[in-house]
Amino acid sequence: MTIVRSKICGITRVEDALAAVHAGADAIGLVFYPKSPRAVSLVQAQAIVRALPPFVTTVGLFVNKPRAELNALLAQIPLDVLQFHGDETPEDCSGHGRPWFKAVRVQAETDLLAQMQVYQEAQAILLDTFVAGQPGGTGQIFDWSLIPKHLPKPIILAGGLTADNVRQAIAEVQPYAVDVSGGVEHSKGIKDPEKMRAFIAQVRQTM
Ligand SMILES: O=C(O)c1ccccc1NCC(=O)[C@H](O)[C@H](O)COP(=O)(O)O
Repeated sequence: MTIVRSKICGITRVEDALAAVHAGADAIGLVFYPKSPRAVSLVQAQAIVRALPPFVTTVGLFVNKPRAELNALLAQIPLDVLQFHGDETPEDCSGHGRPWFKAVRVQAETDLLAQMQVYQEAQAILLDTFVAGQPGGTGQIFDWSLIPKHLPKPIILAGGLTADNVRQAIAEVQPYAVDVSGGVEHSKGIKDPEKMRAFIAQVRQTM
């Protein structure tokens, strides 16, 4: 039996974080990208992290944040993992004293094996949908057949997942984990407890 883990990204409110955990999320994502409709302030993020019970991984999401700003933020909030969604080099992602994921936005010409070589220090690679000008949170799926089998690193599958398509996605891609944002919202940045519950129930039915 393979367990597929779930991360709910773009949490902006304590009540949504607790509902995500209640639904069975393994990790929650906090978007520290000011241009996102799901961006959190440091104060919001601190309140969310403080409210969480044990054994829930907190992932901070960044898009090309200058190193000094990132380090200043990390000194004030105990995030477990960093997720880089911009044009960060492996050097930009490293040296923060935490494991990190690199998001790769997949399109036909993406050489995923080469990307895994470039980001070989990443704990996992998050595969998301390529939409020009949008670093993430697109709500769109991509062509999962572009993902080679037996990649050398754990894959976190993202991009347009919902309770209706996540089982098929898991069957086709066999990821380590799935990541969802828009598919469990009722408006941008506001999560829907029932959609989160339904999503994670579908993930668990694939076990
Ligand atoms: O959510 C955003 O607004 C966002 C902005 C910039 C970079 C990344 C962003 N979100 C990342 C995620 O929430 C997910 O990891 C992923 O993109 C899946 O989102 P969705 O397609 O909405 O499920």
